[in-house]
Amino acid sequence: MQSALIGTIAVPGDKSISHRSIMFGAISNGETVINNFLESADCLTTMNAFRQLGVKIETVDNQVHVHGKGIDHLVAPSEPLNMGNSGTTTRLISGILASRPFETTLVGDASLSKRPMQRIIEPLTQMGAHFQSTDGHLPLTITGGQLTGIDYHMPIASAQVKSAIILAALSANQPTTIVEDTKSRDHTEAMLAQFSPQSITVHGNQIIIQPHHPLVGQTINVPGDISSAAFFLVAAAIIPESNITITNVGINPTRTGILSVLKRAGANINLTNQSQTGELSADISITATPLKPFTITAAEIPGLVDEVPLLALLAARANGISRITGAQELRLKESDRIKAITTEFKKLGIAIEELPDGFVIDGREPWHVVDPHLDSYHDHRIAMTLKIAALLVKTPVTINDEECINISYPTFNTDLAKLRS
Ligand SMILES: O=C(O)C1=C[C@@H](OP(=O)(O)O)[C@@H](O)[C@H](O)C1
Ligand SMILES: C=C(OP(=O)(O)O)C(=O)O
Repeated sequence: MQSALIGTIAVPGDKSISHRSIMFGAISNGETVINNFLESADCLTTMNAFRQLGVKIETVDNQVHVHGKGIDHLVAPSEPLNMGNSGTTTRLISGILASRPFETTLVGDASLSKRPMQRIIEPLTQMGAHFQSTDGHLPLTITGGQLTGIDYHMPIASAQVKSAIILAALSANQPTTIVEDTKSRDHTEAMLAQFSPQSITVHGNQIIIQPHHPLVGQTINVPGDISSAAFFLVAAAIIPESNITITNVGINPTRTGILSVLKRAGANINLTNQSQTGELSADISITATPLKPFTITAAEIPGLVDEVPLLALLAARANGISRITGAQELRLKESDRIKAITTEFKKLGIAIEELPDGFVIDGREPWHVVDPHLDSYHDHRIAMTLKIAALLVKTPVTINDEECINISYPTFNTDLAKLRS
């Protein structure tokens, strides 16, 4: 059984903001300098794709320099662009390619090739782009065209779909309006407002994009990724006597659902040193306390979508029955995360019941290892959640393909080791 987690660490840069900083840099005029860029497999996929589209991008002294010449200077790639495992790269780059006067084919790994792309094909086709795909899946061939602005009511809460439309809308012949029922992460809107304030207005859940204003290169300071910090926040909440601080974590309000749930569960959390050198960030401290059960429903899911596996783990240590619903999008991520968590938690003897859109978990049941061979499903967030869960069992367990952690958090194991007393 793990002893308490103690100490202070910084987690690497935010994945969503790192992807977007390369993309905005690539379609702007002038140099964009990125501090604290996340060098994980997914963000390197974005960097390589824009190099293949003719953009000069170099890393000098830990800073990434993107030499943008404007969207019109992107060139047709000489071979298909490999999107690897990255849904964010695939969906956002499609928005940029939708207006380019050439053909591009996007390919990806086995997991990405199963993920739905119809959600971007549909609005981008409405705007005037042409797509060829097998049943809405990769490989996807995009032929860009002259785009028209649209009024789009988002049928699902998805920052990736919203961002694809925003990026396409910058090259349309008239303004585009997007309305969301539930607000998803708004890093694209924030970054566009920095690169080109005239291009965007936001009123609550309505976004209006005005096309053809210039985008000018910027300096981007990427805060630590709250979705990476979340692994240690939950670990410290559930491992008795833990007391940790994670510095410089991004606390954009569209991403902090995890903090609200931790507080509801009775965790002792404090935010200090708030700063805004880019997006809002803070140091987050947490100490272990007895935990109460909690409920999460659909409206809260977009603000914590990548943290749901971890919140299932939190529930498995809370003193009662917790319910998470409205999370059906999790079945469409790198793996079916609802099935993956249910199956693997049962191997640890956790009292978890699978729902079509979430779980019911009784944290009062003692855990007992039924099967020590855990499966990551090649999904980074499942692998890291299971690594944290494994800290709480005495029997040694194995997790297959732990290396998939490199997709979002290559230094996860060294950061965890720093907190182990
Ligand atoms: O826009 C983004 O950077 C992301 C949006 C979310 O996906 P959806 O847009 O599919 O909800 C999230 O799960 C993903 O990890 C990153
Ligand atoms: C879903 C995720 O990423 P993406 O959609 O970019 O593959 C994730 O990081 O959990």
